[in-house]
Formats: sequence, structure tokens, C-alpha cells
Amino acid sequence: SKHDVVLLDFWVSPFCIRVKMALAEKGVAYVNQEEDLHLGKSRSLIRSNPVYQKVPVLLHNGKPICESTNIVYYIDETWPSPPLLPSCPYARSRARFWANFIDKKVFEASSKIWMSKKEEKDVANKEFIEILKVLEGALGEKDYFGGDNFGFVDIIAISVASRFCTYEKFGGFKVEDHCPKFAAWMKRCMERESVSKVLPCPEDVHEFLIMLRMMHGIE
Ligand SMILES: N[C@@H](CCC(=O)N[C@@H](CSO)C(=O)NCC(=O)O)C(=O)O
Repeated sequence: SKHDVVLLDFWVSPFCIRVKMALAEKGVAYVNQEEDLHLGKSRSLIRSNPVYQKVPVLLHNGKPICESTNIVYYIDETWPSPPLLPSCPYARSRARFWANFIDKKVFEASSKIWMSKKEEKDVANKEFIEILKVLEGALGEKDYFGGDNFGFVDIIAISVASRFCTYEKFGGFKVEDHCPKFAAWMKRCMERESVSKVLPCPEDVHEFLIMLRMMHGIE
């Protein structure tokens, strides 16, 4: 039943969005347990992810799975159809390579854009676009990172890309001007129900990031 699957969530987190997209792709019903990271983490979060105390955590029959990319991988193995990853080990290793790249490079560079002060913005933008071009190279002429079908790397990437309109506002650039194929891929993914129905609305995300900037003392 749906109570066998619980997601410890934070509405604006791209990492939690990944898990919601994977569960939606699989048609798995779950209980969404919203955490309030500012007012205080729940006991179940602290108990189920004692090492990082971060969301998302997936509780499957009470067993905690932590780290978003790891959770998506687990979901794909536990509910195999439709597959998010290919069966060939080499293709799977390439998918994990790009998921890692996105977490290490894309997410970090994109955070710099809205966390940077005015004078640092141009450097942050340039660095971000360069990294996006590498990702666009991996996409090539394919519709999705996995080829013809939406899959694992697409989920990992689109969860961050859904914030790009906010980064464009802060950064003063348009992704489509620098990476047209990547921009077309974003639009393609946003048309999928499993993506569009779990994304928070851009305006709410924008408000939230403005509030975060103020909390970090960035004017
Ligand atoms: N590598 C992890 C990152 C999760 C994360 O940063 N979660 C944040 C909310 S989203 O920004 C979080 O739980 N922060 C609470 C804290 O840092 O105390 C993953 O992929 O799941």
C-alpha cells in the first residue's frame, strides 16, 4: 500500500524533486512527509538519515534510502518498469558518470549564480554556461540523455534545470542563447506529466531563493 513508501521531502529541493519524478514515472503511490528544515527536523529524518540529516529520504517498508541519485537508482531496481536505466553495464556506468557530473558541477555552479554578489556575477555566469555546454555535448542530437526515452540522467538533470528561469533572472542571461539544444531538451522534459506535476511553481522558487539570499546577507 502507499504507506509502504514514504518520502521525507522539502518542497523546493531539486534533490527531492528527483525522487518524486522517479516515483511518478513508476506510478508508485507514496506518503509525502514535508520537513521544515528551518524550524526543525523531524525525529524520523534525524533517525533515518543520521549521517547527513538531509532530505530526501525514502522510507520503503520502514527501511531508509538516502541520497537522491541513490534513491532514484533504488526505485529503478525495485519497480523495474518502465526502466529508467538501460540493462547494459557500460551504459549504466555512463549514466552514473553524468549524474555525478550534474551533482558536482552543474548544481554547484548554478548555486553560485544566485549566491554571487553583483561584481562576481559575470564570472559565475561564464562558468555556469561552460559547464552547461559540456552537458549539452553529452546530450548531442538525442531527444533525451538516455537516447529516445526519458530516463535516469534526464531526471537528475531536469530537477536542477527547473530552477534555471530563476538563475536567468539573477544572472541576466538566457540558457537558450548559449545552449539551444539543452534549452529544447528542458522544454521537452517539462511537457512530461511526471516532470510538470512535481515541479514547484517558478514564482514560489524565485521568492524562496530571494529569501535565502537575504538570509545569507546577499543584497
Ligand atoms: N546530496 C544530497 C543533497 C540533499 C540536500 O542538500 N538536501 C537539503 C535540502 S535541498 O537543498 C537538506 O536537507 N538540507 C538540510 C541541511 O543541510 O541541514 C542528495 O542528493 O540527496
